[in-house]
Amino acid sequence: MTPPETEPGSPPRPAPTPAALHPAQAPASPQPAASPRAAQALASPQPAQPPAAPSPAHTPATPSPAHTPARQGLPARPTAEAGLPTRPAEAGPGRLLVVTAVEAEAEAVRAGADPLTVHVVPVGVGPAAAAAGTARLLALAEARGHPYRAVLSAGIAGGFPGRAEVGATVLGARSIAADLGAEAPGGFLAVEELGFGSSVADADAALLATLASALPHAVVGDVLTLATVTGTASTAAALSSRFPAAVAEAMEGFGVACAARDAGVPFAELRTISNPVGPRDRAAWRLAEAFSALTTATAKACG
Ligand SMILES: O=C(O)c1cccc(C(=O)CC[C@H]2O[C@@H](n3cnc4c(=O)[nH]cnc43)[C@H](O)[C@@H]2O)c1
Repeated sequence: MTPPETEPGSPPRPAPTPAALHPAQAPASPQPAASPRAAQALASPQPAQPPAAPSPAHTPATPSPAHTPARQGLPARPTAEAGLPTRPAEAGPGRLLVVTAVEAEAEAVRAGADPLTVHVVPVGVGPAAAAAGTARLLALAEARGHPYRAVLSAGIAGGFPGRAEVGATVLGARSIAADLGAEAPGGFLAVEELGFGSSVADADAALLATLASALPHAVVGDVLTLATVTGTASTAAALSSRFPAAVAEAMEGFGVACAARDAGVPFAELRTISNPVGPRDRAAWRLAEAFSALTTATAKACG
């Protein structure tokens, strides 16, 4: 992740074409967002290695912090521990980590992904759960000597009508914390305007290029991260106006990106559209269609 080249609401950059994005045709000088690990991010991993000595998280007799009284009253940690390597085939170095919010999304990704090269873990809904869960997984993998080669925030999302329709696949050029800032009488002030850092996480350029090449029909644009699902026409219109390059909104991407940035791991976001961004109509969400598209997209990108 790099500092934003443009303001959060800047107009769309031209969508990269698959040919322009193919790694073999990438410019000799990578964009700043590209990292050394990115070129191999979706390539075949190195041979699997035996797992390191079991950690407390693997040893029921030694409770992990997740089981201490401090967590009483909190929801159960989704499956972060279940996501740790437990057998040699799962312990190979350099796998791709795919982080979802809920198990249903993880199942859809697993149905299309190669389990030897891709590790799929649901870490909870919202940017805080996403950041905490991803940071923990990345740190544990690095401590065991098997860091992930890249991390992908994946799942379903709301699509901005006219930009990404229900059933579409979306790749995030940037993941933007759209509600990180302050309300003011004159409108929303992003953290950039408050002098508190950045609300924008660029996708790793090489990783995005590889994904776009594998998914030529995907819509490439900004994906907003919000702690609250948009549920009125007025909020949808305000977001659409503030973020003309936004194609979708979800709840985790920016959190996953922050964890990836701190770990020095390439990041990207992949979403399939289950519903339009607009007045709340939960019954109209096309979950089956979005999960099916998620399986198809993962199979093409990392199957
Ligand atoms: O029914 C609800 O209002 C609701 C509230 C929070 C989460 C959900 C989920 O189904 C969790 C899955 C996941 O879906 C993403 N998502 C899907 N559509 C949208 C949207 O229009 N705006 C924001 N996020 C969306 C999000 O990443 C959730 O974690 C349901």
